Amino acid sequence: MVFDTMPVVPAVSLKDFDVRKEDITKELVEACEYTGFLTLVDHGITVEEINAQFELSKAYFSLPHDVKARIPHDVKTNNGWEYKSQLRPSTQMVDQKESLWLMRRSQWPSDEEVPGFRKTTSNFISKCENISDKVLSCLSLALGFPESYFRNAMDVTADDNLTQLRMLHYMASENAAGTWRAGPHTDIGCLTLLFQRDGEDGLEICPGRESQHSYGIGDSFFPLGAKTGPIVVNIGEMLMAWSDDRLKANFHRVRAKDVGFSPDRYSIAYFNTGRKSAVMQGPAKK
Ligand SMILES: O=C(O)CCC(=O)C(=O)O
Ligand SMILES: [Fe+2]
Repeated sequence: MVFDTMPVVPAVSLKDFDVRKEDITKELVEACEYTGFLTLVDHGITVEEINAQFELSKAYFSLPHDVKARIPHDVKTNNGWEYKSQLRPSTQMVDQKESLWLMRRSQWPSDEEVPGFRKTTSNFISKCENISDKVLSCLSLALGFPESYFRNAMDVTADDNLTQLRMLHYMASENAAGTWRAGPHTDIGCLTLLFQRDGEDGLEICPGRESQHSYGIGDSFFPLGAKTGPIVVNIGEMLMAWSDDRLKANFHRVRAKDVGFSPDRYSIAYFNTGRKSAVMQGPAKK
């Protein structure tokens, strides 16, 4: 299925999860197979909590560069702060953004730098872990695995867990033609939960199963408007492999306006990547 017009990106409610799990599973799998993107609502993180997390992100990115550079991006662990440095194979250019990658055990901004950052963000991450666990337990069942199949592979307490939270800031721009806030890419981990804010558009998605041309070039991308509250979910390459390609990792990108002013955009992505030592093998045992 290739889409000529923007398909409906399903909104899946996690309300009454325990009693509605079967129905939720069906909705999740259909969305992951068909459009490759969905949003989650009634997921348990309130708009106030999301706004509070964005305020901390904004406070962090507002710090002087030399303070942010106290946690430099480390190419080995992929943690830390980077500024306009992510080179995209798809565009051969660096993304017009700055971001902070965090892991439970990585270096964090101190309370002197951003009061309350670690406590609130750790709590936010725990909530993301919980949501991700729910979604993955549904996808496990749908793939014919035991419900807890991914749980050990995703164990957030394990030393080799690579899961990260990434805070992103795309700087305001004027007439940005020829540049990319984030060039087209798929995510490499298992499951991505993305938070956006009202009025800070720019995300474009390439839905469908046959959208797997090189970097999505020639495929149709559609804007997915930013909204505070719903979580945008997409499948990463690892889970695509793990599901024998049944769950689809799709391209997406972030753009500013070619002509005219684009305001700052802040987004927060939780990348459930799981453990380095996990063996990925799909139900077909390929
Ligand atoms: O900022 C966004 O909306 C997208 C970020 C993203 O796709 C990524 O970091 O992988
Ligand atoms: Fe992404």
